[in-house]
Amino acid sequence: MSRILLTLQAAKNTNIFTKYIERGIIGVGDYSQSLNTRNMTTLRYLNQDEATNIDLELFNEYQFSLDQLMELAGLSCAHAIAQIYNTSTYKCILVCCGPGNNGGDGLVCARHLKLLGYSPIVYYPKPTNKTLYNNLVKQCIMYDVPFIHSMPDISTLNKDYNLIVDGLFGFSFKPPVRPQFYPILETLSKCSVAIASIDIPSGWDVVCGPSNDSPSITPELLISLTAPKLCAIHFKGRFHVLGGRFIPPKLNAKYQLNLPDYPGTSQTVILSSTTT
Ligand SMILES: NC(=O)C1=CN([C@@H]2O[C@H](COP(=O)(O)OP(=O)(O)OC[C@H]3O[C@@H](n4cnc5c(N)ncnc54)[C@H](O)[C@@H]3O)[C@@H](O)[C@H]2O)[C@@H](O)CC1
Ligand SMILES: [K+]
Repeated sequence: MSRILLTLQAAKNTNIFTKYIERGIIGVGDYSQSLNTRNMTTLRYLNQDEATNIDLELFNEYQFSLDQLMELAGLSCAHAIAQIYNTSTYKCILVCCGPGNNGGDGLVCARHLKLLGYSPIVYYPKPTNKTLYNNLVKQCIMYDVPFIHSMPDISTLNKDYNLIVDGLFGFSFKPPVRPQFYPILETLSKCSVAIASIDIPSGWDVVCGPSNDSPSITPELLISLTAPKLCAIHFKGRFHVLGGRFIPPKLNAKYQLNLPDYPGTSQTVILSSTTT
Protein backbone atom coordinates (compact mmCIF):
# COMPACT_ATOMS: atom_id res chain seq x y z
CA MET A 1 0.00 0.00 0.00
CA SER A 2 1.32 3.42 -0.76
CA ARG A 3 -0.08 6.55 0.77
CA ILE A 4 -0.64 9.48 -1.55
CA LEU A 5 -0.91 13.00 -0.27
CA LEU A 6 -2.96 14.91 -2.77
CA THR A 7 -0.77 17.91 -3.30
CA LEU A 8 -1.36 19.94 -6.41
CA GLN A 9 1.00 17.86 -8.48
CA ALA A 10 -0.28 14.46 -7.39
CA ALA A 11 -3.89 15.55 -7.50
CA LYS A 12 -3.67 16.51 -11.13
CA ASN A 13 -3.26 12.86 -11.93
CA THR A 14 -6.84 11.63 -11.80
CA ASN A 15 -5.91 8.03 -12.66
CA ILE A 16 -6.34 7.08 -9.03
CA PHE A 17 -9.98 8.13 -9.15
CA THR A 18 -10.58 6.35 -12.45
CA LYS A 19 -9.27 3.19 -10.78
CA TYR A 20 -11.70 3.54 -7.91
CA ILE A 21 -14.59 4.26 -10.28
CA GLU A 22 -13.80 1.05 -12.18
CA ARG A 23 -13.83 -0.89 -8.91
CA GLY A 24 -17.11 0.68 -7.85
CA ILE A 25 -15.60 2.45 -4.87
CA ILE A 26 -16.00 6.01 -6.05
CA GLY A 27 -19.57 7.06 -6.75
CA VAL A 28 -21.06 10.39 -7.69
CA GLY A 29 -19.12 13.58 -7.32
CA ASP A 30 -16.74 15.99 -8.94
CA TYR A 31 -13.33 14.35 -9.12
CA SER A 32 -11.72 17.51 -10.40
CA GLN A 33 -11.97 18.60 -6.77
CA SER A 34 -8.63 16.98 -6.12
CA LEU A 35 -7.09 19.90 -8.00
CA ASN A 36 -6.28 21.64 -4.80
CA THR A 37 -4.22 24.76 -5.00
CA ARG A 38 -2.48 24.72 -1.63
CA ASN A 39 0.15 22.52 -0.14
CA MET A 40 -1.79 20.17 2.16
CA THR A 41 1.18 19.59 4.43
CA THR A 42 0.57 22.99 6.03
CA LEU A 43 -2.96 22.10 7.12
CA ARG A 44 -3.27 22.53 10.87
CA TYR A 45 -4.50 19.65 13.07
CA LEU A 46 -6.46 20.73 16.16
CA ASN A 47 -6.40 19.64 19.78
CA GLN A 48 -9.63 19.31 21.78
CA ASP A 49 -9.56 22.86 23.18
CA GLU A 50 -8.91 24.42 19.79
CA ALA A 51 -11.79 22.48 18.21
CA THR A 52 -14.09 23.55 21.06
CA ASN A 53 -12.98 27.19 20.86
CA ILE A 54 -13.58 27.41 17.11
CA ASP A 55 -17.02 25.90 17.67
CA LEU A 56 -17.78 28.45 20.41
CA GLU A 57 -16.54 31.34 18.31
CA LEU A 58 -18.81 30.32 15.43
CA PHE A 59 -21.77 30.31 17.80
CA ASN A 60 -20.93 33.35 19.94
CA GLU A 61 -19.17 35.74 17.57
CA TYR A 62 -20.59 34.72 14.21
CA GLN A 63 -24.05 34.00 15.64
CA PHE A 64 -24.50 30.69 13.91
CA SER A 65 -27.11 28.39 15.39
CA LEU A 66 -26.23 24.75 16.06
CA ASP A 67 -28.92 23.68 13.58
CA GLN A 68 -27.22 25.63 10.79
CA LEU A 69 -23.76 24.18 11.31
CA MET A 70 -25.04 20.66 11.95
CA GLU A 71 -26.98 20.70 8.70
CA LEU A 72 -23.88 21.75 6.77
CA ALA A 73 -21.69 19.25 8.62
CA GLY A 74 -24.09 16.35 8.02
CA LEU A 75 -24.60 17.36 4.40
CA SER A 76 -20.86 17.33 3.78
CA CYS A 77 -20.59 13.88 5.37
CA ALA A 78 -23.26 12.50 3.02
CA HIS A 79 -21.50 14.09 0.04
CA ALA A 80 -18.11 12.72 1.12
CA ILE A 81 -19.61 9.23 1.31
CA ALA A 82 -21.32 9.60 -2.07
CA GLN A 83 -18.06 10.72 -3.59
CA ILE A 84 -16.32 7.52 -2.58
CA TYR A 85 -18.97 4.79 -2.34
CA ASN A 86 -21.45 4.33 -5.17
CA THR A 87 -25.14 3.70 -4.54
CA SER A 88 -25.31 0.29 -6.18
CA THR A 89 -22.43 -1.42 -4.35
CA TYR A 90 -22.90 0.45 -1.08
CA LYS A 91 -26.69 0.70 -0.96
CA CYS A 92 -27.40 -0.41 2.59
CA ILE A 93 -25.82 1.85 5.19
CA LEU A 94 -26.07 1.60 8.97
CA VAL A 95 -25.77 5.05 10.55
CA CYS A 96 -24.77 4.80 14.23
CA CYS A 97 -25.59 7.99 16.14
CA GLY A 98 -24.34 8.99 19.59
CA PRO A 99 -25.93 11.33 22.16
CA GLY A 100 -24.09 14.55 21.21
CA ASN A 101 -23.61 16.72 18.16
CA ASN A 102 -21.61 14.02 16.38
CA GLY A 103 -24.80 11.93 16.55
CA GLY A 104 -26.75 14.94 15.24
CA ASP A 105 -24.40 15.09 12.26
CA GLY A 106 -25.15 11.39 11.76
CA LEU A 107 -28.92 12.00 11.71
CA VAL A 108 -28.53 14.81 9.16
CA CYS A 109 -26.17 12.63 7.12
CA ALA A 110 -28.71 9.76 7.09
CA ARG A 111 -31.40 12.06 5.68
CA HIS A 112 -29.12 13.34 2.94
CA LEU A 113 -27.90 9.82 2.11
CA LYS A 114 -31.51 8.88 1.54
CA LEU A 115 -31.91 11.79 -0.86
CA LEU A 116 -28.74 10.68 -2.67
CA GLY A 117 -30.21 7.24 -3.39
CA TYR A 118 -28.85 5.07 -0.53
CA SER A 119 -30.90 3.03 1.94
CA PRO A 120 -29.70 4.31 5.33
CA ILE A 121 -30.90 2.71 8.57
CA VAL A 122 -30.28 4.55 11.83
CA TYR A 123 -29.20 3.08 15.16
CA TYR A 124 -29.58 5.78 17.84
CA PRO A 125 -29.23 3.99 21.20
CA LYS A 126 -29.30 7.02 23.51
CA PRO A 127 -31.60 9.64 21.98
CA THR A 128 -31.21 13.16 23.34
CA ASN A 129 -34.54 14.67 24.31
CA LYS A 130 -34.02 18.18 22.93
CA THR A 131 -36.00 19.92 20.21
CA LEU A 132 -33.13 19.85 17.70
CA TYR A 133 -32.59 16.10 18.04
CA ASN A 134 -36.30 15.27 18.19
CA ASN A 135 -36.76 17.24 14.97
CA LEU A 136 -33.86 15.45 13.26
CA VAL A 137 -35.37 12.09 14.23
CA LYS A 138 -38.79 13.20 13.00
CA GLN A 139 -37.29 14.34 9.69
CA CYS A 140 -35.58 10.98 9.19
CA ILE A 141 -38.88 9.21 9.82
CA MET A 142 -40.69 11.54 7.39
CA TYR A 143 -38.03 10.73 4.78
CA ASP A 144 -38.66 6.99 5.31
CA VAL A 145 -35.32 6.37 7.02
CA PRO A 146 -35.95 3.43 9.39
CA PHE A 147 -34.58 3.15 12.94
CA ILE A 148 -33.43 -0.08 14.56
CA HIS A 149 -33.37 -0.45 18.33
CA SER A 150 -30.52 -2.87 18.90
CA MET A 151 -27.07 -3.13 17.41
CA PRO A 152 -26.92 -5.91 14.79
CA ASP A 153 -24.47 -8.68 15.64
CA ILE A 154 -21.26 -9.05 13.66
CA SER A 155 -22.54 -11.66 11.22
CA THR A 156 -25.71 -9.65 10.50
CA LEU A 157 -23.63 -6.53 9.91
CA ASN A 158 -21.31 -8.38 7.54
CA LYS A 159 -24.24 -9.92 5.67
CA ASP A 160 -26.78 -7.09 5.50
CA TYR A 161 -24.80 -3.86 5.39
CA ASN A 162 -22.39 -2.39 2.83
CA LEU A 163 -21.15 0.54 4.89
CA ILE A 164 -21.36 1.84 8.46
CA VAL A 165 -21.40 5.54 9.29
CA ASP A 166 -19.84 6.17 12.69
CA GLY A 167 -21.54 9.22 14.20
CA LEU A 168 -21.15 8.05 17.79
CA PHE A 169 -18.62 10.46 19.30
CA GLY A 170 -16.76 13.52 18.07
CA PHE A 171 -14.29 15.98 19.53
CA SER A 172 -15.86 16.08 23.03
CA PHE A 173 -15.30 12.36 23.68
CA LYS A 174 -13.13 11.45 26.63
CA PRO A 175 -12.01 7.82 26.98
CA PRO A 176 -12.66 5.32 28.41
CA VAL A 177 -15.97 4.65 26.70
CA ARG A 178 -18.87 4.15 29.12
CA PRO A 179 -20.37 0.64 29.46
CA GLN A 180 -23.49 1.29 27.32
CA PHE A 181 -21.36 2.03 24.27
CA TYR A 182 -18.55 -0.47 24.87
CA PRO A 183 -20.24 -3.41 23.08
CA ILE A 184 -21.22 -1.15 20.17
CA LEU A 185 -17.61 -0.08 19.62
CA GLU A 186 -16.48 -3.67 20.12
CA THR A 187 -18.83 -4.85 17.36
CA LEU A 188 -17.68 -2.06 15.05
CA SER A 189 -14.07 -2.95 15.74
CA LYS A 190 -14.64 -6.62 14.84
CA CYS A 191 -16.97 -6.48 11.83
CA SER A 192 -15.60 -6.45 8.31
CA VAL A 193 -17.90 -3.76 6.91
CA ALA A 194 -16.18 -0.53 5.83
CA ILE A 195 -16.65 2.30 8.32
CA ALA A 196 -16.91 6.00 7.54
CA SER A 197 -16.20 8.02 10.69
CA ILE A 198 -17.58 11.49 11.20
CA ASP A 199 -14.92 13.87 12.55
CA ILE A 200 -13.22 11.38 14.93
CA PRO A 201 -13.06 7.58 14.83
CA SER A 202 -15.32 6.89 17.84
CA GLY A 203 -13.51 5.67 20.92
CA TRP A 204 -10.27 7.36 19.90
CA ASP A 205 -8.71 10.01 22.08
CA VAL A 206 -9.11 13.33 20.26
CA VAL A 207 -5.39 14.03 20.46
CA CYS A 208 -3.66 10.67 20.96
CA GLY A 209 -5.77 8.46 18.68
CA PRO A 210 -6.60 4.81 19.48
CA SER A 211 -6.96 4.28 23.21
CA ASN A 212 -6.20 1.14 25.17
CA ASP A 213 -9.35 1.79 27.21
CA SER A 214 -11.81 1.50 24.31
CA PRO A 215 -12.17 -0.99 21.44
CA SER A 216 -10.29 0.50 18.54
CA ILE A 217 -12.19 0.96 15.30
CA THR A 218 -10.30 1.31 12.02
CA PRO A 219 -12.38 3.39 9.61
CA GLU A 220 -11.75 3.27 5.89
CA LEU A 221 -12.97 6.85 5.47
CA LEU A 222 -12.46 9.72 7.91
CA ILE A 223 -14.47 12.89 7.31
CA SER A 224 -12.80 15.65 9.31
CA LEU A 225 -15.11 18.58 9.94
CA THR A 226 -13.84 22.16 9.63
CA ALA A 227 -10.25 21.01 10.29
CA PRO A 228 -8.71 17.64 11.20
CA LYS A 229 -8.16 16.88 14.86
CA LEU A 230 -4.75 15.69 16.04
CA CYS A 231 -5.84 12.05 16.27
CA ALA A 232 -6.17 12.05 12.48
CA ILE A 233 -2.38 11.67 12.34
CA HIS A 234 -2.99 8.04 13.42
CA PHE A 235 -5.60 7.44 10.72
CA LYS A 236 -4.45 4.64 8.40
CA GLY A 237 -7.64 4.24 6.35
CA ARG A 238 -7.88 4.78 2.63
CA PHE A 239 -9.66 8.10 2.40
CA HIS A 240 -9.33 11.27 4.43
CA VAL A 241 -11.80 13.95 3.43
CA LEU A 242 -12.39 17.44 4.82
CA GLY A 243 -15.98 18.71 5.11
CA GLY A 244 -17.86 21.50 6.81
CA ARG A 245 -17.35 24.29 4.32
CA PHE A 246 -18.46 27.07 6.60
CA ILE A 247 -15.32 28.44 8.23
CA PRO A 248 -15.11 32.19 7.62
CA PRO A 249 -11.78 33.40 6.15
CA LYS A 250 -11.13 35.51 9.27
CA LEU A 251 -11.36 32.44 11.51
CA ASN A 252 -9.16 30.47 9.12
CA ALA A 253 -6.55 33.20 9.43
CA LYS A 254 -6.93 33.71 13.20
CA TYR A 255 -6.35 30.04 14.03
CA GLN A 256 -3.85 29.62 11.16
CA LEU A 257 -5.83 26.64 9.94
CA ASN A 258 -4.42 26.85 6.40
CA LEU A 259 -7.53 25.18 5.07
CA PRO A 260 -7.27 23.91 1.50
CA ASP A 261 -9.44 25.49 -1.17
CA TYR A 262 -12.69 23.65 -1.69
CA PRO A 263 -13.04 23.00 -5.41
CA GLY A 264 -15.89 24.68 -7.21
CA THR A 265 -19.17 24.21 -5.40
CA SER A 266 -18.10 21.04 -3.57
CA GLN A 267 -18.88 20.51 0.13
CA THR A 268 -15.75 18.41 0.50
CA VAL A 269 -12.09 18.24 -0.35
CA ILE A 270 -10.06 15.03 -0.44
CA LEU A 271 -6.99 15.36 1.79
CA SER A 272 -5.45 11.98 1.15
CA SER A 273 -6.23 8.79 -0.64
CA THR A 274 -4.47 5.45 -0.65
CA THR A 275 -3.95 3.06 -3.52
CA THR A 276 -3.83 -0.70 -3.02
N1 LIG B 1 -17.73 23.48 14.32
C1 LIG B 1 -17.82 22.19 14.08
O1 LIG B 1 -16.81 21.60 13.76
C2 LIG B 1 -19.10 21.48 14.25
C3 LIG B 1 -19.08 20.21 14.78
N2 LIG B 1 -20.16 19.45 14.86
C4 LIG B 1 -20.07 18.11 15.45
O2 LIG B 1 -20.09 18.21 16.85
C5 LIG B 1 -19.15 17.26 17.38
C6 LIG B 1 -18.84 17.61 18.80
O3 LIG B 1 -20.09 17.47 19.47
P1 LIG B 1 -20.27 17.48 21.02
O4 LIG B 1 -19.45 18.55 21.63
O5 LIG B 1 -21.74 17.48 21.28
O6 LIG B 1 -19.68 16.13 21.50
P2 LIG B 1 -19.66 14.63 20.96
O7 LIG B 1 -20.75 14.39 19.98
O8 LIG B 1 -18.26 14.40 20.59
O9 LIG B 1 -19.96 13.79 22.26
C7 LIG B 1 -20.62 14.29 23.39
C8 LIG B 1 -21.52 13.21 23.94
O10 LIG B 1 -20.77 12.02 24.17
C9 LIG B 1 -20.83 11.65 25.52
N3 LIG B 1 -19.54 11.09 25.94
C10 LIG B 1 -18.36 11.73 26.08
N4 LIG B 1 -17.39 10.87 26.47
C11 LIG B 1 -17.99 9.65 26.58
C12 LIG B 1 -17.54 8.36 26.96
N5 LIG B 1 -16.28 8.15 27.35
N6 LIG B 1 -18.40 7.32 26.92
C13 LIG B 1 -19.69 7.51 26.55
N7 LIG B 1 -20.21 8.73 26.22
C14 LIG B 1 -19.36 9.78 26.21
C15 LIG B 1 -21.17 12.93 26.28
O11 LIG B 1 -21.86 12.64 27.48
C16 LIG B 1 -22.09 13.62 25.29
O12 LIG B 1 -23.42 13.14 25.36
C17 LIG B 1 -18.02 17.34 16.39
O13 LIG B 1 -17.13 16.27 16.50
C18 LIG B 1 -18.79 17.35 15.09
O14 LIG B 1 -19.12 16.04 14.70
C19 LIG B 1 -21.39 19.89 14.16
O15 LIG B 1 -22.52 19.27 14.60
C20 LIG B 1 -21.56 21.37 14.24
C21 LIG B 1 -20.33 22.13 13.82
K1 LIG C 1 -17.42 9.65 15.06
